[in-house]
Amino acid sequence: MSNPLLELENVTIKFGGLTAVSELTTTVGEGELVGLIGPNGAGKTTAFNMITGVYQPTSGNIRFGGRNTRGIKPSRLAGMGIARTFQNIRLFGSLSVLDNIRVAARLHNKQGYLGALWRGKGWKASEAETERLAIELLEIFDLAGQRDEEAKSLPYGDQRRLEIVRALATRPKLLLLDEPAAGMNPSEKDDLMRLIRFIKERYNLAVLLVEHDMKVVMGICERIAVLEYGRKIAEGTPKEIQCHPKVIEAYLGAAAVV
Ligand SMILES: Nc1ncnc2c1ncn2[C@@H]1O[C@H](COP(=O)(O)OP(=O)(O)OP(=O)(O)O)[C@@H](O)[C@H]1O
Repeated sequence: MSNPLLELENVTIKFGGLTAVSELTTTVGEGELVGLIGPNGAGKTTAFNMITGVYQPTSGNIRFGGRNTRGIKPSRLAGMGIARTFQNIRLFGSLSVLDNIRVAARLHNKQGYLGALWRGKGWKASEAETERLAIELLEIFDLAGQRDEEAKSLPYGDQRRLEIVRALATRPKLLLLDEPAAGMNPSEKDDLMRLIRFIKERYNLAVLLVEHDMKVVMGICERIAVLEYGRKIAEGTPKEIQCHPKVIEAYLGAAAVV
Protein backbone atom coordinates (compact mmCIF):
# COMPACT_ATOMS: atom_id res chain seq x y z
CA MET A 1 0.00 0.00 0.00
CA SER A 2 1.08 3.62 -0.58
CA ASN A 3 2.19 5.81 2.36
CA PRO A 4 -0.69 6.51 4.73
CA LEU A 5 -2.07 10.03 4.23
CA LEU A 6 -5.00 9.78 6.63
CA GLU A 7 -4.86 7.56 9.73
CA LEU A 8 -7.68 6.95 12.18
CA GLU A 9 -6.64 5.13 15.34
CA ASN A 10 -9.30 3.88 17.76
CA VAL A 11 -11.46 6.90 17.03
CA THR A 12 -14.60 7.17 19.15
CA ILE A 13 -17.20 9.91 19.44
CA LYS A 14 -20.10 10.03 21.85
CA PHE A 15 -23.11 12.32 21.75
CA GLY A 16 -24.51 12.03 25.28
CA GLY A 17 -25.39 8.36 25.68
CA LEU A 18 -25.01 7.55 21.96
CA THR A 19 -21.69 6.25 20.65
CA ALA A 20 -21.89 7.33 16.99
CA VAL A 21 -18.43 6.01 16.06
CA SER A 22 -16.66 3.42 18.15
CA GLU A 23 -12.94 2.51 18.11
CA LEU A 24 -12.61 3.11 14.38
CA THR A 25 -9.16 2.31 13.01
CA THR A 26 -8.46 2.68 9.29
CA THR A 27 -6.19 4.46 6.83
CA VAL A 28 -6.30 6.08 3.43
CA GLY A 29 -3.04 5.92 1.52
CA GLU A 30 -1.71 8.64 -0.79
CA GLY A 31 -3.59 8.38 -4.08
CA GLU A 32 -5.87 5.62 -2.78
CA LEU A 33 -9.65 5.42 -3.36
CA VAL A 34 -11.34 4.00 -0.27
CA GLY A 35 -15.06 3.47 0.32
CA LEU A 36 -16.83 3.88 3.65
CA ILE A 37 -20.20 2.14 3.61
CA GLY A 38 -22.87 0.96 6.01
CA PRO A 39 -26.57 1.29 6.86
CA ASN A 40 -28.24 4.64 7.66
CA GLY A 41 -27.01 6.02 10.96
CA ALA A 42 -23.86 3.84 10.97
CA GLY A 43 -21.59 6.85 11.60
CA LYS A 44 -20.16 7.59 8.14
CA THR A 45 -20.94 11.33 8.01
CA THR A 46 -19.88 11.64 11.64
CA ALA A 47 -16.51 10.14 10.64
CA PHE A 48 -16.24 12.81 7.89
CA ASN A 49 -17.09 15.50 10.44
CA MET A 50 -14.25 14.32 12.68
CA ILE A 51 -11.75 14.08 9.80
CA THR A 52 -12.60 17.65 8.73
CA GLY A 53 -12.39 19.01 12.29
CA VAL A 54 -16.10 19.83 12.66
CA TYR A 55 -16.30 17.38 15.60
CA GLN A 56 -13.51 16.42 17.98
CA PRO A 57 -13.29 12.68 18.76
CA THR A 58 -14.10 11.78 22.36
CA SER A 59 -11.03 9.53 22.24
CA GLY A 60 -8.55 8.19 19.72
CA ASN A 61 -6.34 9.94 17.18
CA ILE A 62 -6.66 11.22 13.64
CA ARG A 63 -3.47 11.98 11.73
CA PHE A 64 -3.20 13.70 8.37
CA GLY A 65 0.20 13.59 6.68
CA GLY A 66 1.57 12.23 9.97
CA ARG A 67 0.27 15.20 12.01
CA ASN A 68 -2.31 14.79 14.75
CA THR A 69 -5.30 16.93 13.78
CA ARG A 70 -6.83 17.29 17.25
CA GLY A 71 -7.86 20.90 17.87
CA ILE A 72 -7.08 22.07 14.32
CA LYS A 73 -9.93 24.16 12.88
CA PRO A 74 -11.79 23.01 9.73
CA SER A 75 -10.48 26.01 7.75
CA ARG A 76 -6.84 25.12 8.61
CA LEU A 77 -7.44 21.48 7.71
CA ALA A 78 -8.83 22.63 4.37
CA GLY A 79 -5.63 24.63 3.85
CA MET A 80 -3.59 21.53 4.74
CA GLY A 81 -5.33 19.59 1.96
CA ILE A 82 -8.61 18.09 3.18
CA ALA A 83 -11.67 18.94 1.07
CA ARG A 84 -15.18 17.58 1.20
CA THR A 85 -18.58 17.61 -0.40
CA PHE A 86 -21.83 17.34 1.54
CA GLN A 87 -24.76 14.94 1.48
CA ASN A 88 -27.06 17.94 0.92
CA ILE A 89 -25.70 20.30 -1.70
CA ARG A 90 -24.19 23.43 -0.13
CA LEU A 91 -23.28 25.72 -3.00
CA PHE A 92 -23.36 29.53 -2.95
CA GLY A 93 -26.66 29.48 -4.85
CA SER A 94 -26.73 33.13 -5.93
CA LEU A 95 -23.12 33.19 -7.14
CA SER A 96 -22.22 32.16 -10.66
CA VAL A 97 -20.76 28.73 -11.34
CA LEU A 98 -17.35 30.28 -11.95
CA ASP A 99 -17.48 32.41 -8.78
CA ASN A 100 -18.29 29.32 -6.68
CA ILE A 101 -15.02 27.86 -7.92
CA ARG A 102 -13.03 31.10 -7.63
CA VAL A 103 -13.98 31.47 -3.96
CA ALA A 104 -12.63 27.99 -3.21
CA ALA A 105 -9.54 28.35 -5.40
CA ARG A 106 -8.51 31.51 -3.48
CA LEU A 107 -7.94 29.47 -0.32
CA HIS A 108 -4.23 29.37 -1.13
CA ASN A 109 -3.92 32.99 -2.23
CA LYS A 110 -1.47 34.32 0.36
CA GLN A 111 -1.71 37.95 -0.82
CA GLY A 112 -4.39 39.00 1.71
CA TYR A 113 -6.57 42.15 1.64
CA LEU A 114 -3.63 44.51 1.11
CA GLY A 115 -2.43 42.41 -1.82
CA ALA A 116 -5.91 42.56 -3.32
CA LEU A 117 -6.01 46.38 -2.86
CA TRP A 118 -2.51 46.90 -4.23
CA ARG A 119 -2.91 44.36 -7.03
CA GLY A 120 0.84 43.85 -7.41
CA LYS A 121 2.73 41.16 -9.32
CA GLY A 122 2.23 38.46 -6.65
CA TRP A 123 -1.52 39.07 -6.53
CA LYS A 124 -1.80 38.99 -10.33
CA ALA A 125 0.18 35.73 -10.59
CA SER A 126 -1.96 34.14 -7.91
CA GLU A 127 -5.19 35.33 -9.55
CA ALA A 128 -4.00 34.01 -12.93
CA GLU A 129 -3.34 30.58 -11.39
CA THR A 130 -6.77 30.64 -9.69
CA GLU A 131 -8.42 31.45 -13.01
CA ARG A 132 -6.43 28.80 -14.91
CA LEU A 133 -7.42 26.08 -12.46
CA ALA A 134 -11.07 27.20 -12.37
CA ILE A 135 -11.37 27.11 -16.17
CA GLU A 136 -9.57 23.75 -16.40
CA LEU A 137 -11.94 22.22 -13.84
CA LEU A 138 -15.02 23.65 -15.57
CA GLU A 139 -13.90 22.06 -18.82
CA ILE A 140 -13.07 18.67 -17.27
CA PHE A 141 -16.49 18.60 -15.58
CA ASP A 142 -18.30 19.82 -18.69
CA LEU A 143 -19.60 22.94 -16.94
CA ALA A 144 -17.79 25.57 -19.04
CA GLY A 145 -20.98 26.45 -20.93
CA GLN A 146 -22.74 27.34 -17.68
CA ARG A 147 -19.89 29.31 -16.10
CA ASP A 148 -21.91 32.54 -15.79
CA GLU A 149 -25.18 30.96 -14.62
CA GLU A 150 -26.31 31.12 -11.02
CA ALA A 151 -25.36 27.88 -9.25
CA LYS A 152 -28.91 27.38 -7.99
CA SER A 153 -30.30 27.44 -11.54
CA LEU A 154 -28.29 24.37 -12.62
CA PRO A 155 -29.97 20.96 -12.95
CA TYR A 156 -29.47 18.73 -9.91
CA GLY A 157 -26.77 16.48 -11.43
CA ASP A 158 -24.74 19.54 -12.50
CA GLN A 159 -25.00 21.04 -8.99
CA ARG A 160 -23.61 17.81 -7.57
CA ARG A 161 -20.71 17.92 -10.01
CA LEU A 162 -20.12 21.61 -9.23
CA GLU A 163 -19.79 20.71 -5.54
CA ILE A 164 -16.97 18.31 -6.43
CA VAL A 165 -15.34 20.94 -8.65
CA ARG A 166 -15.49 23.46 -5.83
CA ALA A 167 -13.86 21.00 -3.43
CA LEU A 168 -11.15 20.24 -6.01
CA ALA A 169 -10.45 23.93 -6.52
CA THR A 170 -8.95 24.07 -3.01
CA ARG A 171 -6.22 21.75 -4.38
CA PRO A 172 -6.72 18.99 -1.82
CA LYS A 173 -4.59 15.93 -1.18
CA LEU A 174 -7.61 14.14 0.26
CA LEU A 175 -11.14 14.49 -1.10
CA LEU A 176 -14.06 13.31 1.02
CA LEU A 177 -17.18 12.65 -1.05
CA ASP A 178 -20.44 12.25 0.89
CA GLU A 179 -22.99 10.42 -1.27
CA PRO A 180 -22.02 12.10 -4.57
CA ALA A 181 -24.32 9.81 -6.60
CA ALA A 182 -27.43 10.56 -4.53
CA GLY A 183 -30.33 11.50 -6.81
CA MET A 184 -28.38 10.87 -10.02
CA ASN A 185 -29.77 8.80 -12.89
CA PRO A 186 -27.84 5.73 -14.15
CA SER A 187 -26.03 7.56 -16.93
CA GLU A 188 -25.05 10.43 -14.58
CA LYS A 189 -23.70 7.78 -12.17
CA ASP A 190 -21.58 6.22 -14.94
CA ASP A 191 -20.20 9.68 -15.78
CA LEU A 192 -19.51 10.30 -12.10
CA MET A 193 -17.53 7.06 -11.77
CA ARG A 194 -15.41 7.98 -14.78
CA LEU A 195 -14.87 11.48 -13.38
CA ILE A 196 -13.80 10.31 -9.93
CA ARG A 197 -11.29 7.89 -11.47
CA PHE A 198 -10.02 10.62 -13.80
CA ILE A 199 -9.56 13.36 -11.20
CA LYS A 200 -7.87 10.94 -8.79
CA GLU A 201 -5.18 10.27 -11.43
CA ARG A 202 -5.03 13.84 -12.79
CA TYR A 203 -4.59 15.51 -9.40
CA ASN A 204 -2.90 12.61 -7.57
CA LEU A 205 -5.71 12.55 -5.02
CA ALA A 206 -6.66 10.24 -2.21
CA VAL A 207 -10.44 9.83 -2.06
CA LEU A 208 -12.66 8.64 0.77
CA LEU A 209 -16.11 7.90 -0.59
CA VAL A 210 -19.34 7.52 1.38
CA GLU A 211 -21.98 6.13 -0.95
CA HIS A 212 -25.05 3.91 -0.81
CA ASP A 213 -25.00 3.03 -4.52
CA MET A 214 -23.15 -0.30 -4.56
CA LYS A 215 -22.47 -0.24 -8.30
CA VAL A 216 -20.53 3.01 -7.81
CA VAL A 217 -18.74 1.83 -4.65
CA MET A 218 -17.81 -1.61 -5.96
CA GLY A 219 -16.94 -0.19 -9.38
CA ILE A 220 -14.32 2.36 -8.31
CA CYS A 221 -13.04 1.68 -4.77
CA GLU A 222 -9.74 -0.10 -4.21
CA ARG A 223 -10.61 -0.87 -0.59
CA ILE A 224 -13.81 -0.61 1.42
CA ALA A 225 -14.46 -0.27 5.15
CA VAL A 226 -17.91 -1.17 6.48
CA LEU A 227 -19.53 0.42 9.52
CA GLU A 228 -22.51 -0.81 11.51
CA TYR A 229 -23.72 1.05 14.62
CA GLY A 230 -20.44 3.01 14.60
CA ARG A 231 -18.21 -0.07 14.60
CA LYS A 232 -16.11 -1.31 11.70
CA ILE A 233 -17.36 -4.81 10.90
CA ALA A 234 -15.22 -5.46 7.82
CA GLU A 235 -12.55 -4.02 5.57
CA GLY A 236 -11.20 -5.36 2.28
CA THR A 237 -11.30 -5.29 -1.50
CA PRO A 238 -14.72 -4.93 -3.21
CA LYS A 239 -14.65 -8.68 -3.93
CA GLU A 240 -13.94 -9.55 -0.30
CA ILE A 241 -16.64 -7.16 0.95
CA GLN A 242 -19.30 -8.53 -1.40
CA CYS A 243 -18.77 -12.05 -0.01
CA HIS A 244 -18.33 -11.06 3.65
CA PRO A 245 -21.09 -12.79 5.67
CA LYS A 246 -21.34 -9.99 8.27
CA VAL A 247 -21.62 -7.32 5.57
CA ILE A 248 -24.26 -9.27 3.68
CA GLU A 249 -26.26 -9.69 6.87
CA ALA A 250 -25.89 -6.10 8.08
CA TYR A 251 -26.11 -4.18 4.85
CA LEU A 252 -25.90 -5.70 1.41
CA GLY A 253 -28.48 -8.49 1.66
CA ALA A 254 -28.05 -11.81 -0.08
CA ALA A 255 -29.32 -10.40 -3.40
CA ALA A 256 -26.24 -8.16 -3.67
CA VAL A 257 -23.77 -11.05 -3.72
CA VAL A 258 -22.15 -11.28 -7.14
N1 LIG B 1 -24.51 16.23 16.42
C1 LIG B 1 -25.09 15.08 16.76
N2 LIG B 1 -25.74 14.98 17.94
C2 LIG B 1 -26.34 13.82 18.31
N3 LIG B 1 -26.35 12.70 17.55
C3 LIG B 1 -25.72 12.75 16.35
C4 LIG B 1 -25.07 13.93 15.90
N4 LIG B 1 -24.53 13.67 14.67
C5 LIG B 1 -24.83 12.41 14.38
N5 LIG B 1 -25.55 11.85 15.39
C6 LIG B 1 -26.04 10.47 15.45
O1 LIG B 1 -24.94 9.62 15.18
C7 LIG B 1 -25.36 8.48 14.45
C8 LIG B 1 -24.58 8.37 13.17
O2 LIG B 1 -25.06 9.36 12.26
P1 LIG B 1 -24.38 9.64 10.84
O3 LIG B 1 -25.09 10.80 10.22
O4 LIG B 1 -22.93 9.74 10.98
O5 LIG B 1 -24.74 8.28 10.05
P2 LIG B 1 -24.49 7.92 8.53
O6 LIG B 1 -23.83 6.59 8.51
O7 LIG B 1 -23.81 9.04 7.83
O8 LIG B 1 -25.99 7.77 8.01
P3 LIG B 1 -26.65 8.08 6.57
O9 LIG B 1 -26.22 6.97 5.65
O10 LIG B 1 -28.12 8.04 6.84
O11 LIG B 1 -26.18 9.42 6.13
C9 LIG B 1 -26.86 8.63 14.22
O12 LIG B 1 -27.53 7.90 15.24
C10 LIG B 1 -27.07 10.13 14.39
O13 LIG B 1 -28.38 10.42 14.82
